[in-house]
Amino acid sequence: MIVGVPKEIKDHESRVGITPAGVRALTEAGHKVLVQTGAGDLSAFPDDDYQSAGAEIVGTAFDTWRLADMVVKVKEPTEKEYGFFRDGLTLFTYLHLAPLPALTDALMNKGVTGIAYETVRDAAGTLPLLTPMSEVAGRLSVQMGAAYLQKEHGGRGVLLGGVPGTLPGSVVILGGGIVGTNAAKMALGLGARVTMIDLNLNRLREIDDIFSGRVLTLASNSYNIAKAAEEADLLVGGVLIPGHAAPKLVTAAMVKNMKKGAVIVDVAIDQGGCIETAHPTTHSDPSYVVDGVVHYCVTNMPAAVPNTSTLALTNATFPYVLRIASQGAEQAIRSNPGLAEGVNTYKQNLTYAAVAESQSRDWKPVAELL
Ligand SMILES: NC(=O)C1=CN([C@@H]2O[C@H](COP(=O)(O)OP(=O)(O)OC[C@H]3O[C@@H](n4cnc5c(N)ncnc54)[C@H](O)[C@@H]3O)[C@@H](O)[C@H]2O)C=CC1
Ligand SMILES: CC(=O)C(=O)O
Repeated sequence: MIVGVPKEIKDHESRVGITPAGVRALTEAGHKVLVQTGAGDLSAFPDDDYQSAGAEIVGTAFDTWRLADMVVKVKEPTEKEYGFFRDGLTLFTYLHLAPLPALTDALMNKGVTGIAYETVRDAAGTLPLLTPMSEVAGRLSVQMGAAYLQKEHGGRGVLLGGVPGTLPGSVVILGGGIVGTNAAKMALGLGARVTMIDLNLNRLREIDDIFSGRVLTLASNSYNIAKAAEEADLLVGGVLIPGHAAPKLVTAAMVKNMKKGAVIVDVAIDQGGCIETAHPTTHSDPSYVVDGVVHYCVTNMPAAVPNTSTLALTNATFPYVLRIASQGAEQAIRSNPGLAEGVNTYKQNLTYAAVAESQSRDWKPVAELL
């Protein structure tokens, strides 16, 4: 198979879909890998390393996409990339289609097999290709939140750990999954007071055990969320209903009641965001203020630390890349139900129920189309 690795073009997206180690494994297995020049530069993987590992370096995105049977990326394609879609192409990347109907149309109209990292499941039912970036974004959420709480960034001037004789800052985390747990680790490490809110009581029991009671847990309902938001110095949004648009748990009225200079980091913004006042921002222009509350809603947070993020992401994605390259997309999908869960578009059909529900469209399971 010919595998293409384009340079990412989303704002400040500095990760890359395959590392030189992946290129070596693919070429040893008899595949050809085309890497767009400079694709790995910002993750500290120069063209020379790809070339030594057996890749062919190509000059343009057009040639990388045109010649490839499968394109392996990191972020959902931007409009500039829609023109590269063609019938039969396999695209393996984050897609986050629920809030992106135009991308959904473009993939369907061109008959692209769109396999979304964020909906692939493993045998345990977890989301193995979302987990590593949620670990990174969860940890970064507190790092970013702490910085935005500083006065010069518009925050209320609270040090999350406090000092003796002052109260530490209050961090409220919505969603006790991977983002939430990693945010809690960082916030506790800084000495903050941490409250976690989740709908899943068993998850809250686990959180209570994991953190030996140092994280306060609350059942998710609008009363508890409103009270916790009022108290928060930093509010982290990390809820997910896989494939769906995120539920708007924090309303504009709740934001209005938050402390002036408090900070919201809505990590779930890639699925549309779980805060009503949140809209997607970029690393170039990451924050804005609503009712005195600073909002940070960057849709590709892990791109801030591309060396760590590319390695963590590709550790998880590469075994699937090799499998798809070796078996062909259709056989790989047929033989691996967890990978089949990742297929969001196939042969001009939408094949993921949650995306279809979020966009009020029809869908068909990929198993019926293979
Ligand atoms: N902005 C960015 O750069 C990044 C964003 N993300 C996003 O972060 C979000 C969270 O991801 P993960 O932590 O991996 O998901 P996860 O599935 O591990 O955790 C989500 C948690 O939300 C909880 N939840 C669902 N509905 C809820 C409700 N109504 N109230 C309270 N809790 C609720 C679930 O029970 C679960 O514990 C996803 O949208 C993911 O795509 C992840 C990485 C990077
Ligand atoms: C998961 C995601 O949206 C990211 O890593 O950018």
